[in-house]
Amino acid sequence: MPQPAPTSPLALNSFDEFTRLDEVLLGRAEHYDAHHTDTSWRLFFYDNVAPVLGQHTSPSGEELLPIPTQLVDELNEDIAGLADALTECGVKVLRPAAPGKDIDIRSPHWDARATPPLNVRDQTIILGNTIVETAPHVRARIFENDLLKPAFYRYYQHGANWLSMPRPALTRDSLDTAYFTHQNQDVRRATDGESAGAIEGLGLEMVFDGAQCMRLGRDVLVNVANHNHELALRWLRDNIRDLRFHRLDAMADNHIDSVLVPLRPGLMLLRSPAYLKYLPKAMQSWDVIYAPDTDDSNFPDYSDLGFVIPIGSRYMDINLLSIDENTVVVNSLYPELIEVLERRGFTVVPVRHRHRRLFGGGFHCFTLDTVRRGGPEDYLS
Ligand SMILES: N[C@@H](Cc1ccc(O)cc1)C(=O)O
Repeated sequence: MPQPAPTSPLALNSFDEFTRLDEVLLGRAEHYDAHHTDTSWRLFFYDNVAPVLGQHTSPSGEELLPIPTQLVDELNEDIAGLADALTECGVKVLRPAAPGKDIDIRSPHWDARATPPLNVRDQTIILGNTIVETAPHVRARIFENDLLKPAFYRYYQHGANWLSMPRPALTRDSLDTAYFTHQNQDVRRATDGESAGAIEGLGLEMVFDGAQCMRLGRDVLVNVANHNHELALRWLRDNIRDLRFHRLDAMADNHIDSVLVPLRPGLMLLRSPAYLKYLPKAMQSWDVIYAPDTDDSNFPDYSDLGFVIPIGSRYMDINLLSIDENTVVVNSLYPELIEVLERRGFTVVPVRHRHRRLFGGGFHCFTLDTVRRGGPEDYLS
């Protein structure tokens, strides 16, 4: 039964990816003018950046890889377009506080250039009326959620619960490379040159990103690709007792929202049939829209700008954002997907997003849906 539109101010309520969206946090990217390519960054993005590591970053791995200003400006233009489109759809858009320029941070064990709060999906999961801050993989992201605190306090004052996974120290021995070594990949290009300190007796830590989860009412799918993630799944089960967490066994190295997006009960968007086997049995009989092939001409040509590292894959645009079960916001530069969705009866809101492979996020990554109308429904039986 559709529920009536809630009145303002809205209470945190978000159990799924597709019921009517009323309020959303949208990331921002001012001053995103470098990637700090330390070992935690190299390992996190390894699947995408391995082929070019060493060639374009120093052996110490501590280099600031500059991003041309034109690209940052164009990214911000595209995000402004997304904000407008969401507002036109009747969604209230909240933003993080503004990031500063060239913010260098340090812990007792390492230092890093802070990443702006662009992919706000990554460091938080909203589970019903609970904010769960997760445990960052990348050192440069450890304080990113500080800029979301004004919004989180607003929800807290309106009754939300607020939890945080233990903050990882991210020392030299904290991160598990098992996902890559199981595939016989040599990760030395990521880990060579590590300069972070160690803590005696501390081994692998709980390290996990919100974007490793997909929410389906009372069920949550959780991608677990190594021991860091396994510790986080246990934490989720111990601390959120009224939801069911389903382990997806190494469906990807970390995030799963450019692999799988549930569109409505019984229908999902999936990168390819090869991913079906990772899903819970009940989902394997859902109707599936497979990501259509896309053309290289839909991606910008960066050859005139010199070298820029693509940290995201060609599948980034699977990463759409649902306004409701019939309306989706999709990158206008993926016309093949728009066509398939329209044929299936969706209303598509096209929004241009050019540099998705450089900043590693699509519309699902850039947003954190804080108020949707659905509840803890059972969509899996
Ligand atoms: N291999 C991961 C790495 C990644 C994660 C987050 C990003 O924003 C970008 C890339 C992915 O492709 O999902």
